[in-house]
Amino acid sequence: MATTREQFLFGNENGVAGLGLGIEIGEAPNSRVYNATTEPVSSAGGRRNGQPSTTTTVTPTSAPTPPQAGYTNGSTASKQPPLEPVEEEEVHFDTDALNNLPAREPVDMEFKELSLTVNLGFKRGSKEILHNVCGKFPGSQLIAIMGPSGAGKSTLLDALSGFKTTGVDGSILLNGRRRDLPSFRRMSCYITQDDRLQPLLTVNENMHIAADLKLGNTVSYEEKESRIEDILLLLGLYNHDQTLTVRLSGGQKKRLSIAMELINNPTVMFLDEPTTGLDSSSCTKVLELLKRLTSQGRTIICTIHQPTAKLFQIFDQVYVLSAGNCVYQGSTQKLVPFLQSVDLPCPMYHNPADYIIELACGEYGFDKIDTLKSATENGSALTWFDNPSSVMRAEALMRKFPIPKRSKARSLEDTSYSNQCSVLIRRGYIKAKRDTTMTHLRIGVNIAVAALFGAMYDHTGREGSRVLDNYNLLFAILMHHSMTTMMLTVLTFPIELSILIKEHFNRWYSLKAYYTAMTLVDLPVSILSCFLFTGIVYLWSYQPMEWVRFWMFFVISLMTVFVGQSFGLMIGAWFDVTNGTFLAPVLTIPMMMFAGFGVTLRDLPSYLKWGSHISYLRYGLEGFIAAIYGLDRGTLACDEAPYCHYRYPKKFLEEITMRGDQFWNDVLALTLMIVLFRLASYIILKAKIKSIR
Ligand SMILES: Nc1ncnc2c1ncn2[C@@H]1O[C@H](COP(=O)(O)OP(=O)(O)OP(=O)(O)O)[C@@H](O)[C@H]1O
Repeated sequence: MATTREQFLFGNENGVAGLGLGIEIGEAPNSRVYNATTEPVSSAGGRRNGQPSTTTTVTPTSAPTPPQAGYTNGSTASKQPPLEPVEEEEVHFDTDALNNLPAREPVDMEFKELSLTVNLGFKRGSKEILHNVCGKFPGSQLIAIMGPSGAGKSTLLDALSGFKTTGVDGSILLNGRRRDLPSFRRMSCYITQDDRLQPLLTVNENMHIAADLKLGNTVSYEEKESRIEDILLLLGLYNHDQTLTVRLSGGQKKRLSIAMELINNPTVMFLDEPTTGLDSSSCTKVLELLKRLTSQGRTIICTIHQPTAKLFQIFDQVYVLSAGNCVYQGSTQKLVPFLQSVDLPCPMYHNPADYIIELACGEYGFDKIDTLKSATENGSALTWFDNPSSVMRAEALMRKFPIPKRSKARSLEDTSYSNQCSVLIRRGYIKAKRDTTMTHLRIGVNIAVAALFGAMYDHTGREGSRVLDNYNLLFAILMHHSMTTMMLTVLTFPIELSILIKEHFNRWYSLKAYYTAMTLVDLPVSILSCFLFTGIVYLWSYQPMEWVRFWMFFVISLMTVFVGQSFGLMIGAWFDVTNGTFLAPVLTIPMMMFAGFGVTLRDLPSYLKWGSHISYLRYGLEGFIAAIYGLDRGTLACDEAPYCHYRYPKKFLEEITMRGDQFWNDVLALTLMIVLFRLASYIILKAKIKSIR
């Protein structure tokens, strides 16, 4: 009965952490090695038939449920994603599946005198966030970076993972040698705090896309499928493989993020606050899972705000920061003795993790922070490691590990540009099929607005007395095409951007491949919705029934759609949603004024004439006029009024100072604008990704 607090928190006197999980991770007797030529020796078959794992005694010990009815291995076509939200349920982690993941050679990570300075902007100078911190993260360990809010945890994680390179000073060593960032990125991954997942894809689809992007065609379909199954079984997601990601619970999303990165089996995994937003049971499950993954040589480094005693004991090692300085580095078990040694004993019945954070916050005086910092030598003391004498120094590590081979590949991604494009296009089409805003609503709105315009401007296209009404209609169509696509892009692209930043950093694909795929994926929906709109409005408003004019009209409409979209992309890549939604319409207003709609081009003041040359709406309007009133159109009908002022289209063209023969110039100008805006968006996107890092 008389259990000491230390025993309660950290296990029995033999030093065995009392995780209370009842989990034994067995040795992999015949680990399967993944490569393109190896036929996987699956031990998962029995499990998939509901046999309990031999090495897992997770409580509750419910055997995994067999695959859902209708499941056909690897087939996605016949599976319908369930519509009900998924409740977090008891998770079965199949630890046998872990044996099928190839083990990794552990990597020892060390950093010395690491500082990180950020630029605060023009005339505001800079700010140092990390102050010459040192540390050592041995391989095969689950390491927590802890500290109060604003202590620099995420910043340290960013610097160590290579996500941030600007303003980083000091050295980062891997197995005793200076880190080669491209090589390191090939063996590591970064899982962000917010789950940046594709919400409209099922778990299975997300996994397949990740596998195709990361493994490409060099790994057979069967092997990818088998690897996905093993990972899903290991992470307790197998029974949810047909669930849309948007319907997963927080813990399941977190596990899916981890699952997708495990596909290419990284050696070092960085996770930013993996437990944030999860209930205590989900937190425990995620950390238990991470702990299990370290057993095969992986080093897992996570930031964590303030873990409960139960969560704290799951970690092997902890690194505590206070205002950019290290105040403790060592094993979780030795935190209490460490505090005792610096005369800051942890009060009775107090969680040591809470206590060190309170100390790091300065709740017991700022002098205590200095005491802790000097006791740990800002992270360079190894005294409080589990077995300090066995911790290998850089020189010993260099002797032990040969110089790592440098990859000759120029690109960081593991697969070709064409593979990345085709997989991203496939993903884009799945999303487009299910996306209510980008696809269904967009098509619906185009049909509804076209019908509304048609009803409002019935017969205006053929009637001489209603030429001005028709002119208004043409302008309204232009505004519709440019604004709907522009605002849609401004509103939706920033969400895509956050996913892009994560996936691009984790080397799933290059920016060029993403950009190409994104451009191509949207084409069918853009063309279809524009065609439906044009067909309805053109016929209903009785525009001239000549094929050539119809196609001219459609081409200008489509080009306006593309210009609006490209302009929206540029704004969306540059600004956040709030600023973007303000700027996009505001910048469109001058374009409207310069289009020659309110003020004819002739009446524009000479010093403002340049404006009409940069207004895409001017080229759109001129193109529409050429399609409807150009090509020497004959006399208009005059059935609705006794006098038709614009019975002769030439007269109208003179009035609005448009010649009606500028169609190809307008097409050229619009094409140039599409290219320019697209190029600018790409450059802004590239610069933005670089500036974040
Ligand atoms: N780009 C930046 N410009 C200015 N200050 C920054 C920048 N990035 C981080 N900081 C500051 O550096 C400090 C550390 O930030 P960081 O996000 O690493 O803290 P954290 O320990 O992860 O906090 P939290 O637990 O709240 O996420 C904070 O004070 C933050 O405001």
